[in-house]
Amino acid sequence: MRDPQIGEILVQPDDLKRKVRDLGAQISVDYADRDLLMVCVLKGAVFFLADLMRAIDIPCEVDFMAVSSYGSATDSSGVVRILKDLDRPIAGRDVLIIEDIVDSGLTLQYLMRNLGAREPATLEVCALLTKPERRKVELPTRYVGFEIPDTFAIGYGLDAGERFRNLPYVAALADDG
Ligand SMILES: O=P(O)(O)OC[C@H]1O[C@H](OP(=O)(O)OP(=O)(O)O)[C@H](O)[C@@H]1O
Ligand code: HPA
Ligand SMILES: [Mg+2]
Repeated sequence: MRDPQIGEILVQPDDLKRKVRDLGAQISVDYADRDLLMVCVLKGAVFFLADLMRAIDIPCEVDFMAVSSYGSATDSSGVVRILKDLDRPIAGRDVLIIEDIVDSGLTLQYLMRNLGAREPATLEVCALLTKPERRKVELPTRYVGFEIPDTFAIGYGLDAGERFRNLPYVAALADDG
């Protein structure tokens, strides 16, 4: 039986696969002859990154950064903390931030400022999901997979209290609202 906390499915596995393939193809064209470094924002974006990287057919590297603003809550605390920084400098590199979701935009705002100060050659964002109705700050997001409604989402990396990251689809958290 399906966990009662798993609500309506928002994005099916086949649609995730198709979108990841298309994004990978587009990034491969846009970053041909560049120095692509993907910065994956732990933990949620790991699942998206792992699939996306395998859909990219140009040389690329990855580094990881862990930030947290949600903890076990379903509302952003508004205070973003670095839990793990990048291993290597990014000056002069073509940095693409990989996010699972842009919700309030506060995490991304912090990352753009923090990474921008390290003088990369370019700094862009690829987010699988966006929740425009909840946005507190607007940020340029070059690649976006899907718009989802104003509901707390779980699955394909997204957690509620660290659970549900392993779902192969994106769903609404049933108890929300
Ligand atoms: O646009 P915002 O309102 O800032 O929300 C988006 C951020 O929140 C989530 O991370 P979280 O802090 O839950 O960490 P996690 O990826 O480890 O779950 C998500 O993965 C994004 O990084
Ligand atoms: O809808 C969401 N689900 C899981 N994590 C999140 N972090 C920001 N928004 C969300
Ligand atoms: Mg989370």
